[in-house]
Order: sequence, then C-alpha cells, then structure tokens
Amino acid sequence: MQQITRGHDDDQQPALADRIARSWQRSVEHYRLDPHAPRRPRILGSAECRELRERSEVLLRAAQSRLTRLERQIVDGGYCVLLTNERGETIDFRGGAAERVFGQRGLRIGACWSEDEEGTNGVGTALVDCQPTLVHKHEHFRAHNAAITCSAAPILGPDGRMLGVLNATNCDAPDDRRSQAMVFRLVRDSALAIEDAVFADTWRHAWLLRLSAAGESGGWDDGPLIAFDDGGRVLAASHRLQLGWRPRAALPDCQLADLFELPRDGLTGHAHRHPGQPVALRHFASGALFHGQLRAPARALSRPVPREAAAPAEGFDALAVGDPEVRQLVDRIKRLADSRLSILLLGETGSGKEAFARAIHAHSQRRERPFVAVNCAAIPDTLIESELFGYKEGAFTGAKSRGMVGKIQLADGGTLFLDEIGDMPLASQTRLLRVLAEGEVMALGATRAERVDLHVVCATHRDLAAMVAEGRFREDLYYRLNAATFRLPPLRERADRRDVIAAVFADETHAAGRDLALGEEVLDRLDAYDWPGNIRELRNVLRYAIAVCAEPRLRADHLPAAVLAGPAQRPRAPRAEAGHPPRAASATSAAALGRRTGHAASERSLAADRDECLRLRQALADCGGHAPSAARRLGMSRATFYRRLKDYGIAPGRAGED
Ligand SMILES: Nc1ncnc2c1ncn2[C@@H]1O[C@H](COP(=O)(O)OP(=O)(O)OP(=O)(O)O)[C@@H](O)[C@H]1O
Repeated sequence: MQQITRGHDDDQQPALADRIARSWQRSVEHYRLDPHAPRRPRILGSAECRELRERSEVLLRAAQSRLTRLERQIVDGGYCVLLTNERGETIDFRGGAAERVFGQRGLRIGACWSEDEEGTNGVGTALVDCQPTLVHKHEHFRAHNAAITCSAAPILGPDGRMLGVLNATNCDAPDDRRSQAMVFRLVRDSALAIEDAVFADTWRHAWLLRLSAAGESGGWDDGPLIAFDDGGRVLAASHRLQLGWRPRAALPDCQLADLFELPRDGLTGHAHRHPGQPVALRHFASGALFHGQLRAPARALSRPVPREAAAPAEGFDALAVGDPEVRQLVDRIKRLADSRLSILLLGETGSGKEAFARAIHAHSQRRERPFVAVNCAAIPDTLIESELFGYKEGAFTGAKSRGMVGKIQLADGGTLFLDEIGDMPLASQTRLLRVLAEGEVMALGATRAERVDLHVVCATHRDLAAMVAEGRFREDLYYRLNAATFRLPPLRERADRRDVIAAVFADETHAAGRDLALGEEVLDRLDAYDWPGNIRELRNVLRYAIAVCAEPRLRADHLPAAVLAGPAQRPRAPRAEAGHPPRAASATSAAALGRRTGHAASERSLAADRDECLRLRQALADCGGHAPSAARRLGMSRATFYRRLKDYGIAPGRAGED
C-alpha cells in the first residue's frame, strides 16, 4: 500500500522534459534496462488478469462510464484507452476496431507498463512522479516504443493512495508533441472524474455535496465533493477541494455549518423539501457564493464506513493462526498493538511479516489512519532519505520544486511499516533514531523539525545482532527496535500447515470465482513439500493449479512439477523463542553473512547456499534473465530476489554463467 502526494498538474516544458530526463536516468542507472532489448511489454496470463481485476474492483466499477466516454471521444482518432492498477498492470483496455494492431505493440489487457520494466513511458513515469505525463514517441526509453505517444494521468484514492493510471496511446501521431495537447487534457480530466467516482462510491453511505462556483455551469460532473453525516459533520473531501479554506486534512471533524452559511433547515432539510434542486451556499471565510448539489446516502448509517476500512483481509481473523506458537505470538502482539513500543518481525521471505504488520495496524486504535509500508531494500540508498523524510523546496538539485512529503509524515497518526530494515543505510538509521526517540521528523533542507505520532513496525530476515557486531547497524537503533521481537515460523514448521493450505486454497478459489474441491491426496502432497518461499509460494502454486484445473476437483497432477518432486534438501532453521531474535533468521542469510564476514559457515548451510544459488540462477535462465518473472516463479518478492542476487554476487544478465 502506498500513500502519495500529487505533484504539479501540468504538461509544461521544461518541467516535463526534466522529469523525462530523470526517468531515463532511472531507467539506465537504477533499473539497468537496455533500450534496445528486443522484447515487448510483459503480458500477464488470464488467471492473473482476473485476479488483478478483482483486486481493483472499486476502481474498475467507478471508471466504467468515464472509460466509455473517453473511448467514444478518441478511439476514432486512432487512440486506445488503457486503465492500469497501481503497479502499471493493464486492467481495462479499449481499442475499438484496431484492437489487434494495438495488441501487437503490447497495448492490451494484462500488459505491464511499470517504469522498472519498460523504462520511461506514460503509465510508468506517471506512477513514479504521480503527475499527469505525456511521453511522446522518441521520449520513450525502449526503442520498440519509439513510435507511440502516451498521455497518462494518475488516479488517487480518497485516502491519497495510488489506485492506478488512465492512459491514451496513439501509434501514428504527428511528430509535433503539441498535437497531443487536447487528448492529454481529456485524459487528465477523465482521471479526475474517476477519482471523484471512487470517492462517491467509497462514501456512498454518506451525504455528498458537490460544489460549483455560483454563475458557472458546473454540474454533478466536476467541482469538489464533500462527504458528511446526518449531523452535518464533514467526513472527507475530494482532492479537488483546493479552495484555500483549510488544509484538506483538517476538514474531517469540522461541521459544514462552520464552513458555510446554510439554509435555515440545514442541507438535508433542504434536500427533503426541494429534491434535486441546487442549494446556494455562502462560504464564510471568503464570502464567495457556491451552488451545491446533494446526493442522499445509499443507506442511512450513523457512521459511514469506507469500503476499504472494512476489507476482511485486514485483521488477524483473516490470517490462519492455528499453530500454537503463532497463536501465542498473536495474543502478545495484540497487547502491544496500542503501545509505544516498536515491533520487530523476523521470518523468512513470504512467511507473512507484512500481513502481520497490517493485522497489527487493523487491530490498533490507529486503524482509521494510514498504514504506510516502505521496503528499504527496494529503494536505492541515494533515494531512501528523501523517500522517508521528505524534502523541502530546492533542498537539492533535481528536487521537485514544491518539495515532497516523506513517508514518515504520511504515516502520521498511523503505522509505519519498515520492511527489510536491515537494508537501511547507516545515515538513514541515524535520522530514523531521532524520529523514534523524539517523535520528530526533519525533512531534508528543512530548518525546523515537525512532530509525528507513529507506531513503527519493522521486519527483516537479516541477523541484526550480527550486523551490529560488524558495525553495519546502529546499536542504539537495534536496542530501540528489538524490545518486542517476534519470529514468524516458516510454513514447513507450522503445526497448522494443513489449515493454512486450506485457508489459502479457499481464498484463491474465491478470487478465481471457482467452486473447487481439494482432495486429501493433493493436501498430502502440498503438506509434504517444504515451501522455501513460504505462504507466498503456496499462494502462487495454488493459483497456478486452480488456473490449469478444468474439472470440479483439484488433482495432484495439476500441481507444478517442483511440488510433485517433493521437498528440496534444505536444512531447517532452529525455532527461536518468541520475544528473542533467532541466532540467524534463515540458514541462507546466515551462510551469506558468514561468507561475507569470513566466519566459517557450517557445511549444512553451505549446501543450502549452493542449492539456493542454483535455484536463483535456474529461475533467471528460465525467464530469459527477467528478474521480476524469476522472482514470481520462486514465490519471492522482487526486493528479496534482488537482495539474494546481491548476496550471491549474481548479476541478472549473467545468470546463466557459472
Ligand atoms: N497467516 C496467513 N494466512 C494466509 N495468508 C497469509 C498468511 N500470512 C501471509 N499470507 C499471505 O502470504 C503472502 C506473503 O505474505 P507477506 O508479504 O506478508 O510475507 P513477508 O514475510 O512480508 O515476505 P517478504 O519478506 O518477502 O517481504 C501474501 O499473499 C499474504 O497475504
């Protein structure tokens, strides 16, 4: 989950040229892409697409009428319309009669347009910069995209989270980029309209007030939205509300009557007496007159709950916790959910550390506030400080002119989840310590610290104690973080393994819209496997098996060959007491650390090391050196995969070599 601040909303040169130059730099230096690689965008399979569409159900539903309208406006001019999720994966596509032609260029459902895969492109760069973005022809990083022009605009959720990108592409546009100005504006306005539709859907149980300045013809389609309850209390305001009244964040909890001179019988009274009629509202602070249109709640609730807040996957109840050790751990963690102590989660990749962090947040009194996750291993060392702490206007060359709010401040009032904390550079550790010790954050280039109120949950599978001994992790930060340390057992050690398998199977069949049975024989095979990628790998295996199974019952031969081959020969890490970090979070990282520090690794660990190194190389070779696909194949997150490559000194391009 990611919270962002929208940047400038313009397509003006040189601001855009500057952003495109930075994106090219990222493509070369950070993603290490080859502009001439002869490959089209990656296309996801139909089962994965179905799952993505289900996950983005709210966005898709809210976007439908706008997508259709935009399609009618521009498809005849040779454009296609794409809607992607927050990772740049295409979840809706409209190409009219030329759909097949677009498809040959990778413009189709399931195509992945993230910047780290395709380099500079409309969708990917709009996602990174969180700004409407026009990438015209040769401005694209990949040579095979140099003929297309893309107008893209980000879509943010009511809580500021990135939901996706709306994009229009033409394969035969004139060379002059000014020819795209009108389509660019249409895309940008449509993206704002989709944001409003998501807002209206999220707050459908509340009263909605749509404002337009008196004398303007603005209707229900544009102008800012305010959600309020039966008592006139403001619950939320849409992103368009930038009327210079109060900061948008300060609006919830104030009364409409504090902002506007209302009709004598109040807004809801007016709506009952004059259904459908706009109401005149005078804004106290500016004296300006507005017209307001009201939409009644879909169902009267004293406290409307946004759909996201009720997502079932958020709590401990949604996690399988039948293992006695995990149950004890959950009992203890629940008691700490509202304490000031930071929580440190240890465990192998895919064992559920982030899922636990989310459950802690959902169980705490901060549940209505943001949950902000930062993967310290996935952000280059040079960017991590600005990502976390933010920066002020002009703090350094290349900084966005208006500065940027850091993730720490975005998490104010809520929970900050620092994944892979062991990968945080020492300089950032020093700044983080100040945040934890003093409850203050100092943005880069700022002269004053700002107060923040956070609950910090961290995760790593590195041995932090060993890193402290080697001077690679600050000792004072380590002691601040390790007071409440919990280790999540790997799946192969869990006593409730069969329950976890059944729970994930139920989840996945539900997501795929299938009604499938899981026989004992299949359960036995799954139970016998050793799951090096833990629950993430289990999920991927079941997703695959469900997709290839055409019958009403899953059979063993639907499982991937690796699972049928049985457990790989790998040593079991010793199980540590909850509350104390294990000597090493995994045999692999222990061996890797041992190798780096010159300690003798045990023979067993070296064997595991060699096995894992081979698995990584094999996966990369199978996927033609494409690291994200190889990570998915192994059931690892991308960050973990890249980190492991680094540990073993494997460069993705040289994976096949010995
Ligand atoms: N107890 C559980 N029951 C069901 N599903 C779970 C459980 N724990 C984790 N999962 C699922 O397993 C997958 C991996 O979980 P998660 O991302 O939390 O692992 P992680 O330990 O943070 O991994 P990494 O270290 O690689 O970032 C997710 O799809 C998550 O929903």
